[in-house]
Amino acid sequence: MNGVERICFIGAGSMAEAMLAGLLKKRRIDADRVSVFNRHKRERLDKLKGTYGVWIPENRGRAISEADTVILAVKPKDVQEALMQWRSFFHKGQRIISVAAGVSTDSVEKLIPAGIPVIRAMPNTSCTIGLSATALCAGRWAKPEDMEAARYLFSAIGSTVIVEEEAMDSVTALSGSGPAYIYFMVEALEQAGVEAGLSKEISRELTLQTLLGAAHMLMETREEPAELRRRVTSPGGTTMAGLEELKRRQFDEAVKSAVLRAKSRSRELGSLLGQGVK
Ligand SMILES: NC(=O)C1=CN([C@@H]2O[C@H](COP(=O)(O)OP(=O)(O)OC[C@H]3O[C@@H](n4cnc5c(N)ncnc54)[C@H](OP(=O)(O)O)[C@@H]3O)[C@@H](O)[C@H]2O)C=CC1
Ligand SMILES: O=C(O)[C@@H]1CCC=N1
Repeated sequence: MNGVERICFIGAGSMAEAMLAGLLKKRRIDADRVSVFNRHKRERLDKLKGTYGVWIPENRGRAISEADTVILAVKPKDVQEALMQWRSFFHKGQRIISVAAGVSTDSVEKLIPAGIPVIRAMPNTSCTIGLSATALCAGRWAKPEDMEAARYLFSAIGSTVIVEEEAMDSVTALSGSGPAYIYFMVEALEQAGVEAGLSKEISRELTLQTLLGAAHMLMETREEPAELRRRVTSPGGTTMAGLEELKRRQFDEAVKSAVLRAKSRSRELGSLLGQGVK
């Protein structure tokens, strides 16, 4: 018994779709047991219903109260409004999983009736294909079985780790936002290949396979990235020349700054909750 029989998504954006696509693909739940709604965009709901067969409830309050697991997938700035709007339908027999960046379990708990288990989760969009890296942390009312239920769901769509809440802003900056950093790197590599004289198609194919191969090397050998890098880098060779250029332009510093800035933005998003600031 995993305790997940009915899921209600509040929010129908890219994260909700990525999660429900992954959960349905892995058959963790049947589509007719998943309800999804948003604020305004009816055509978006029709599209999700057409693609996945999920239930678009007419009575949203009922969909919330009938769910054992409510996934809050609205933007951080909309969390307060959404919780105030739907709070009367929440009850202690269910759990709320919030994926909102920067929003603490404490902030969520303060906006809903006392005693309802809250879990904060930070997946990433790779959950669409079952390859998210998700971190979970428990709010004050979340029991071990609630964490088990959350793990049951998120383990279907990638790997899971349980962390203390104070780590969640760092997690958000690293693995929540992380796919975008990698895609940016891929864009840059692809473009560089074109500027070096390759066709766009060949450049993309070589870039993607290089990324895939490097990721598998890291995962399968579990060797240090620095050691794997060393093996590519022949003394006086091409890689050394390329890496010197990346170092000269402080590539590692740029990556560090990106993660630290994203972390502080996660904190800002949490602290702006309820202040009407976007
Ligand atoms: N995108 C990502 O990679 C990741 C995102 N997250 C988090 O996931 C959350 C959602 O992000 P994302 O999917 O990108 O955002 P989107 O803007 O794509 O989706 C937000 C959804 O919330 C709905 N919504 C807003 N207010 C309400 C309300 N009061 N009641 C019901 N639905 C409401 C919107 O409806 P409508 O369109 O009708 O206004 C929309 O469907 C964010 O908090 C983000 O921090 C976490 C990890 C990764
Ligand atoms: O950019 C954002 O705020 C969200 C959270 C992590 C990934 N996307």
